[in-house]
Amino acid sequence: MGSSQDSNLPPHVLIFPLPIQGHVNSMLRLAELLCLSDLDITFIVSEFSHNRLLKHTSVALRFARYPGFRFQTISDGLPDDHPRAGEQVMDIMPAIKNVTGPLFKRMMIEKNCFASANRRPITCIIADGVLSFAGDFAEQKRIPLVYFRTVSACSFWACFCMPQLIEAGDIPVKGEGMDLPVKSVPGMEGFLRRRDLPGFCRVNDINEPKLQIIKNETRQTPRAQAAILNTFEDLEGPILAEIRKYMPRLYTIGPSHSQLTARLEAQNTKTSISSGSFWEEDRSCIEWLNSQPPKSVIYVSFGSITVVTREQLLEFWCGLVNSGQRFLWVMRPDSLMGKDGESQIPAELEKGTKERGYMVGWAPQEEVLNHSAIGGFFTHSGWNSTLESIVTGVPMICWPYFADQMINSRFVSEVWKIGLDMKDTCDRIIIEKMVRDLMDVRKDEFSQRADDMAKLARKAVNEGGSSYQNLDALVEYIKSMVV
Ligand SMILES: O=c1ccn([C@@H]2O[C@H](COP(=O)(O)OP(=O)(O)O[C@H]3O[C@H](CO)[C@@H](O)[C@H](O)[C@H]3O)[C@@H](O)[C@H]2O)c(=O)[nH]1
Ligand SMILES: C[C@H]1CC[C@@H]2C(C(=O)O)=CO[C@@H](O)[C@@H]21
Repeated sequence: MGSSQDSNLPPHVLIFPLPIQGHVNSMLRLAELLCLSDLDITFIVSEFSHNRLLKHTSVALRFARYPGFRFQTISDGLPDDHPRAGEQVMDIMPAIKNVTGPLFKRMMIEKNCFASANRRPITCIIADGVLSFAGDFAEQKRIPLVYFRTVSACSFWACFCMPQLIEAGDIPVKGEGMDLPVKSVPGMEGFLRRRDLPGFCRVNDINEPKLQIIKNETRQTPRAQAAILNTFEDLEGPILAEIRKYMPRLYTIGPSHSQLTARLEAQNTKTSISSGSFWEEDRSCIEWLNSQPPKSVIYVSFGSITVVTREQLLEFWCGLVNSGQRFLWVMRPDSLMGKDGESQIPAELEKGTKERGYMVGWAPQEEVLNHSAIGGFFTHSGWNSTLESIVTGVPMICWPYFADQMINSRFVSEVWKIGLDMKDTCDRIIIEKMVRDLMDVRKDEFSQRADDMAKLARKAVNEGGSSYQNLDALVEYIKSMVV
């Protein structure tokens, strides 16, 4: 057995995501990609998230083939029965700073930065870009620091420009003026409106915590030695060029799920999709899809945080049924606000759903989007969902709920032109029309552009592509930082 001083031991990377679904599965993929390069990984995750992963995925089996991988759990600072959904998800930000931050510091000191007989002490911290306390610790202990912000480059960049947005009076975003053009985010002057700014800008007062927290977390990113984004050059090139003026060492490695699949296939490793789901995947929907015609089904899913009111649910339902299109709808068990006072579901909705629809509580989404029966995606524009849709060439209708989703949906509709943006409305007539447009009337134009973008995404993650090369360069950089 070697000693932790053994110069033959690989670098030891600590990966620390914000412990919510969209961040954990994104950073688990990064962890697996680094494991493929034989780096040692300690992955810190909240007890809550770890329990969900163990319960609903084969994560233990997935990582058992990488002897250098370890999980380390920590509290996320929230009580077990906290919903961690809807707007309340923002509670995790102060909780993690005030509770998890000090616990993390103590844990690192007590465990000698996870050194053991055959593992170096941590040689590099890759922290979620919104966990500045991990950056504080890295600086104090002189451990190299890399930030991974799991959202789009466009959202990161808009958040980075928050001081200029405040200065220009574009924030606070409220009431009238939502359609005014925004000129203070370089690279987005031609198409950005106030309503497209990340949801954190929707405050009454610039001192509101959600705005201040995101502004401060984002502005401290350049203190890291490097940054990682789950995007690709052909998708967000002009915005990446703006970011690189502040953070020249910026590695774009996305779409990371697709890069992971490509690398596992290249190694001839048997790949089932690497799920990081916090809910039980209902695979019966794949059987249902198997019996539907090609590109005939619109997949409807709003991710892991969105909650809807009963009125909104009814609007979606009526719009979908009245569109006459087939649909597969994910309705998470915790996604309906205020379950009391069950209202009667109109009989024609039940009938339309039985004829053309299928509902599940949680789907194997990557597999669903890859299915030949899927022709469109009605999405909340979470960044993982957006990338998963792009890779499979599936056009989108965007109904953003909060955060980065507001700007992602604008890029989908106005920049990449691979879908429609339905932000800030929830009306059955609009839903019906947009579903018909996407799936039928304007199907060919959206499909063509989505196919073109899918080709670029796949090129990026395959050997020789920009994201493929950037991941290799990141691994080399991590190796070069070992002292
Ligand atoms: O039935 C489902 C629904 C979703 N997913 C997966 O869950 C993930 C959802 O991620 P994302 O689309 O990014 O949405 P959120 O869960 O809402 O993610 C949070 O984290 C993202 C990454 O930072 C942000 O972009 C979002 O705005 C934020 O809400 C994706 O990988 C999906 O494939 C499933 O496997 N089955
Ligand atoms: C709960 C939110 C706080 C920050 C995260 C985020 C980001 O910009 O990094 C966007 O939405 C959510 O994923 C997170």
